[in-house]
Amino acid sequence: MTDKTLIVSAPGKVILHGEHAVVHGKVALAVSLNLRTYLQIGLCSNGRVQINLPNIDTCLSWESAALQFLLTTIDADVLNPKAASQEQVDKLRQFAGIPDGCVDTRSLAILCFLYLYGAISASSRQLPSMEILVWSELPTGAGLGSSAAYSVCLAAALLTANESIACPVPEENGTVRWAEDELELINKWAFQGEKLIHGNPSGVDNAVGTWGGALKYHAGKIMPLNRIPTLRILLTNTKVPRSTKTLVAGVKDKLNKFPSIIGPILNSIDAISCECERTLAAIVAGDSTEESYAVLEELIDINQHHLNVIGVGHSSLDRLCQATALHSLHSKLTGAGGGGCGITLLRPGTVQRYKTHPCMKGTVEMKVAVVTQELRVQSVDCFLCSTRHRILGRQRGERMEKQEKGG
Ligand SMILES: Nc1ncnc2c1ncn2[C@@H]1O[C@H](COP(=O)(O)OP(=O)(O)O)[C@@H](O)[C@H]1O
Ligand SMILES: C[C@@](O)(CCOP(=O)(O)O)CC(=O)O
Ligand SMILES: [Mg+2]
Repeated sequence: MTDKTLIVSAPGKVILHGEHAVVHGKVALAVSLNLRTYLQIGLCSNGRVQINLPNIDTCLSWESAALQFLLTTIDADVLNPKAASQEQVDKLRQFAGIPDGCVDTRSLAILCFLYLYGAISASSRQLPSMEILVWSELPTGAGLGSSAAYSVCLAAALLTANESIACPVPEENGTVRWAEDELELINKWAFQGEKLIHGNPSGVDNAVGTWGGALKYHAGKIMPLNRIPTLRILLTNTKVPRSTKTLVAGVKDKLNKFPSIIGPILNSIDAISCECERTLAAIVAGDSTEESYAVLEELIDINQHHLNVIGVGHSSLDRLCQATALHSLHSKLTGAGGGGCGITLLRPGTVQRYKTHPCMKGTVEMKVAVVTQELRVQSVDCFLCSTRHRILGRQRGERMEKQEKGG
């Protein structure tokens, strides 16, 4: 891509069920969001490498010569992505001046970039001079997969820059997408990036970031979810900061400490994901929608309790659950928890359902408006999403995409 500027983008995600359990080999169901991360990459000839990350107030620039150590430190094969070894991470940390155990936003973003840049360049034994700009519509560290969207964009841009993946197929709407085997390579490198940010990711987030749409993820297997109705979801960002890496490590510690107590809870979360998948398919098949929605709501409640038990709840999320329960709405955390975002399922509009709430009689929209207003008093952000129009991918614009500019 000499003399060209390339813009790539990848979507965030919402996990319906299975967060944390998926790290331990259980099933998760996830859908892509129409909030995206964008990356612009330009190759240059000034002998420098610059990365500008305005969302996290970070802009760093190095002489390419100063980065030569990457080629001696990382001997990766671009077609066979592998994880950074502890020794490599230590060298990257030392170079970037990141103390051991530091999991702040900038440190993780820079480690991820340095490893992907070094590893993807290692096969060609050349460190290209480039300027990278990454910006995102996703809140950082809020459970919507911003780390995966960042890793997917970096992997796609760096692989394209060193011509490890070929020119993608143009589509009618002006965007272009990579071939399936190239998406697989992007996904594998993005997974290595996620490892640096999450420590021990399941791979579900980078899979959604790469392919978009709704999917079932189980032990590394990615299965598209075709039988899923249009779900309306209220997304609430509690704005309480947290780190996925710390929360994932906390669950692992609990599981190691109490295997016979935490293990069955993870099995139960697995069963919830499977039951949810069956119920979604029943709604698509037109089977007793009212009953099916009642099942979906109960599954949300049970899972939220489980997530509290495994230690990833937060009082801000409890407040969300309580505030929405007052209106017979059901909420759970999404993503790593500990703050971040929660989801509230909204039933399709039926006036009948609100007869039990005299003050709430009326349309769903009224009820949602009231709930949203009440939640906003708690200084949270609320967004209305739908699995067809705003979460679900499979529309071309929702998938990992690329636009070439210039030359
Ligand atoms: N736009 C961005 N610019 C730079 N780094 C980002 C960006 N988005 C995400 N990241 C990286 O991802 C990390 C957040 O990941 P994580 O804790 O997994 O939360 P989530 O994936 O839920 O947003 C940040 O600390 C940062 O290192
Ligand atoms: C907790 C987990 O299941 C999801 C984390 O998502 P997020 O980083 O909070 O968006 C971890 C993982 O699957 O890698
Ligand atoms: Mg993440």
